[in-house]
Amino acid sequence: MRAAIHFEEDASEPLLVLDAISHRFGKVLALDNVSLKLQTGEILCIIGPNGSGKTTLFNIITGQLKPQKGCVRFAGKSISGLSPDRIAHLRIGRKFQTPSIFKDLSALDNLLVAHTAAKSIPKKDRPLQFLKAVRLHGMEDIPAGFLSHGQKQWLELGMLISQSPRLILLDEPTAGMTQAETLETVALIRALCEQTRCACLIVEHDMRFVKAINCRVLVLSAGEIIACGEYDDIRHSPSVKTAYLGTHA
Ligand SMILES: Nc1ncnc2c1ncn2[C@@H]1O[C@H](COP(=O)(O)OP(=O)(O)OP(=O)(O)O)[C@@H](O)[C@H]1O
Repeated sequence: MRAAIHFEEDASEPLLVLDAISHRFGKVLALDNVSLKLQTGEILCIIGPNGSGKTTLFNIITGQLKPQKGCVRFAGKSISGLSPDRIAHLRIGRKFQTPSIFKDLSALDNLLVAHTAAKSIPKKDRPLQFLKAVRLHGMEDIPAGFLSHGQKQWLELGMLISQSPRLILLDEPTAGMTQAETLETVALIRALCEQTRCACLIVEHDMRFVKAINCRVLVLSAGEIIACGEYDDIRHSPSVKTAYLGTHA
């Protein structure tokens, strides 16, 4: 992600608006008339069985795919069809499931690389503050390859957030983590979003995470939104149970 570019915005609109997005791969309708709104600082979890369209949705927001129908608006402007690079310039960041960090560089140098990529010169001690925020205080000199799996994920979160994003997309941020690390990740993401007012879309299969982060949850099935609401509401929804467990649920 690069430094922010000037972007006049319409403060009356939610930060992110997906308006009736549909996308097809041959015979497969990967997204079918999907609409959603996300406010500044809001966290939203997206869940759904395999093949339900979660990755396609992320790819459309970040410009890897151009929606065949519908429109994506960010801060009041259409971003449908912009290149991934231009969308990243608008301070939309993405973290994939496998951490992409530089294993031979120290944790601190990884953060400095993120700043360089964002063309921003960090203020003194700022990278150390980010390391502290992602639970890596005192580990600044450790080569990133020696960190635990959970710590690598946190380091990448720190690299992402240190670039001052307005929206981040996280793909299974707790995959492979212990329960303790998962719960710590919940606290960490909540704190980062509250402190920076960054909005966050999270694709996650781990229901312990989804329950603990306590945000709005959107459920996709076969490309359609079948439920959206609080965790307790969606977990009792008959259509959600059917989507996950089949018609005998
Ligand atoms: N490039 C592609 N070419 C053809 N079909 C695709 C392509 N990308 C996705 N699909 C199909 O679109 C549907 C949605 O896929 P998508 O990867 O978005 O689902 P997902 O919810 O992210 O799945 P998972 O949880 O397994 O990652 C699936 O049926 C998938 O096979």
